[in-house]
Amino acid sequence: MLGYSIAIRRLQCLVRFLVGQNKNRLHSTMTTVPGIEADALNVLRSITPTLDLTRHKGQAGKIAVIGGCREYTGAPYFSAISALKIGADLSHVFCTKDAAPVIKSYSPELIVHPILEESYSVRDEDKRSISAKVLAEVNKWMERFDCLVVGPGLGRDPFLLDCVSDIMKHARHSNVPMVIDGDGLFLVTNCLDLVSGYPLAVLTPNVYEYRRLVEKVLNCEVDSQDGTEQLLSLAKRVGGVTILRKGKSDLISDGESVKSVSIYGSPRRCGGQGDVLSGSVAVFLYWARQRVAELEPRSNPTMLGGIAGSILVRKAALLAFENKRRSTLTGDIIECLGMSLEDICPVNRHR
Ligand SMILES: NC(=O)C1=CN([C@@H]2O[C@H](COP(=O)(O)OP(=O)(O)OC[C@H]3O[C@@H](n4cnc5c(N)ncnc54)[C@H](O)[C@@H]3O)[C@@H](O)[C@H]2O)[C@@H](O)CC1
Ligand SMILES: Nc1ncnc2c1ncn2[C@@H]1O[C@H](COP(=O)(O)OP(=O)(O)OP(=O)(O)O)[C@@H](O)[C@H]1O
Ligand SMILES: [Mg+2]
Repeated sequence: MLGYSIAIRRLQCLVRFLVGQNKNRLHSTMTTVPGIEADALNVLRSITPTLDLTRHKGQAGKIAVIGGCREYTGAPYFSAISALKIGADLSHVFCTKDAAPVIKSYSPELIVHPILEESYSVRDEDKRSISAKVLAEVNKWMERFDCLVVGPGLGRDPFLLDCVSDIMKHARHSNVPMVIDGDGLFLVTNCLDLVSGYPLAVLTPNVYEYRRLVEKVLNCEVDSQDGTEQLLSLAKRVGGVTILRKGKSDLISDGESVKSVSIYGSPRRCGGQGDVLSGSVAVFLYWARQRVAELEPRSNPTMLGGIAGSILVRKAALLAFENKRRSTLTGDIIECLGMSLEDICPVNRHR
């Protein structure tokens, strides 16, 4: 009886797998944007490092997420754990004191620094010294990081955002790449100088964040007809930062070119998927920077990182959806990151 039910379950799995394969094919042929569709699978393969026994801890990437406050503890966790699941060696989170024990309790894999402060816990006369202390704490680590992710679950407290502005200025001074998402985009939209002209910045706006950026920078409404031209102008106007506009197709531009990633994807729009993307882009951006000198033709590593992060998260979302359907949640997508990467780029067999 037991053997019979195991056989039935295996058969069901096989059928689901075959249907899934077929759907993957459908997704990859039906929805591509002609002309600007990125060769995303090959981009991902070309920048993903091989695994071998000569490498030591840290070489595959050290990522830091600046985010996590009283309201939001899920977002920084999703971003930081995604970086690890893709292949980074170390993932840090710099968050408020309230958020830290919660984030630590989700995972022992993350290194959590409870250093940020919100206005409610700081007296006016202490603000200057506390912000200097926050900056000093992050700076102790700054040189070690290969990429920062600024914004997942950061909140919008004015004192906290002032401290984060200082952190961003120092990251920029140290040439540390930054992926900016969520409340980080709220900060940057109100203070464009933080990223303007910094080629190592990647902004990852969703539909509302993109609208706010367009209104602020281009002083007009989002062009629903020719999205690519407008994205190109936006990235150019912000001084050549890379912008990954999330949507039915992801569009990525550094002001010089626009690429789209349309294949894969899932119809579930549960919260947190953008956080997964931010952690993923951070890792791929670092990997792209390491490989870029060997690649022909030479490409902008922030574009390559955006394209690779986009396709991987879309594939993981599709895989999770095939299994969980309407109940698909962000945690399910994170569980599919490793398998999706292995499907596209099997360990040590991709070059
Ligand atoms: N589990 C978690 O802790 C999560 C926290 N998140 C964090 O939550 C913070 C806020 O990000 P959100 O994306 O939720 O931002 P918002 O609070 O701006 O948007 C929340 C939702 O409100 C609606 N909305 C926003 N602007 C609108 C407009 N102009 N017109 C109509 N509807 C509008 C949209 O449905 C939007 O998805 C960020 O720090 C983000 O990282 C999210 O990443 C989701 C998951
Ligand atoms: N209509 C869509 N069809 C397919 N995939 C989509 C669609 N919209 C967004 N995505 C994908 O979902 C992921 C997250 O994008 P989304 O716009 O949901 O981010 P977000 O709103 O910032 O999420 P979060 O809840 O984490 O803040 C991206 O990888 C993007 O490619
Ligand atoms: Mg978001």
